[in-house]
Amino acid sequence: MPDITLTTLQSLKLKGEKITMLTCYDATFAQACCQAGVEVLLVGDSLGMVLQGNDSTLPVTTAEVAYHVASVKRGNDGALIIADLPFMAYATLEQTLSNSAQLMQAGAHMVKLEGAAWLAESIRLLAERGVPVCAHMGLTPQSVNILGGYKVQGRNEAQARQMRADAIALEQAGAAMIVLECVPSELAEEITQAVKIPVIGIGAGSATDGQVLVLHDMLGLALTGRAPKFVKNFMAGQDSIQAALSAYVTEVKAVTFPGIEHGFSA
Ligand SMILES: Nc1nc(=O)c2c([nH]1)NC[C@@H]1CN(c3ccc(C(=O)N[C@@H](CCC(=O)O)C(=O)O)cc3)CN21
Ligand SMILES: CC(C)C(=O)C(=O)O
Ligand SMILES: [Mg+2]
Repeated sequence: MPDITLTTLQSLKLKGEKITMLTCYDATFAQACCQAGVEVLLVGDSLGMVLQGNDSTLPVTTAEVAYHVASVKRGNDGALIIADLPFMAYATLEQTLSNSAQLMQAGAHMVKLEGAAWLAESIRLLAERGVPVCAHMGLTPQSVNILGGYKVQGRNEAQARQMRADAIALEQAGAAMIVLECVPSELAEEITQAVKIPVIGIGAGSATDGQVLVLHDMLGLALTGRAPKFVKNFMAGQDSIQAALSAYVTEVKAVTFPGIEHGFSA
């Protein structure tokens, strides 16, 4: 696979071809994802839940994310690697810069941080210093204690208007990508059309420029009883993990995943 860059993803958005992204935490799965044609590997702080067994992403440290980035990098074959800045790792501008440096030097091509318009200064600072930034909006799991649970965001018009304005503000600040988590499909479509940068959705309907899922979820592995509504088990009907990963790529590219049943309405 030729190296995927932000330019590649930008041209996929322009062409209307969907972008495929999965979380990934180690070299073996990085190799398997690349073989299936997954374009973006996210070393997510969801590792705190699916690898460490915590009940939120809050205990994860930058050093832990960096360890997994280095592992993914060794198995990578051309995918763009994004690393999550964990909880409180971008609370101040100094922390933002030093923790982003740690992740980029471990092998990430881009960092992701959760928030809204307040991130503008951090994003501008990082972009000026050569660090591409993905802004994670909507349901931001690091704020679960403020949000009162993992709930759909942007369901009323005031919230929706704010989210549209925030997305445009972050694009103007220099964000190169947006992840939209658990927002009504109509709102996700509006935001996708309002910005020129790629918008990747999870629980955000099929109109975004691409999709992301947690690897363990799409392989049908669930620690807790009920998986979120937006998860599809791609192991169903497949006889190998490699086939499940390929099915995910095929369905995202064909826009047969996500279906209406995987999305939320206002
Ligand atoms: N394994 C895993 N998968 C994920 O998608 C994920 C993580 N971990 N850890 C970090 C966050 C937490 N996430 C979650 C967890 C639960 C729901 C959930 O149950 N949502 C309800 C929506 C309820 C509503 O209508 O407001 C759902 O029915 O899906 C959503 C996102 C997404 N992220
Ligand atoms: C669910 C995705 C977007 C994420 O941030 C993670 O896996 O940590
Ligand atoms: Mg995350």
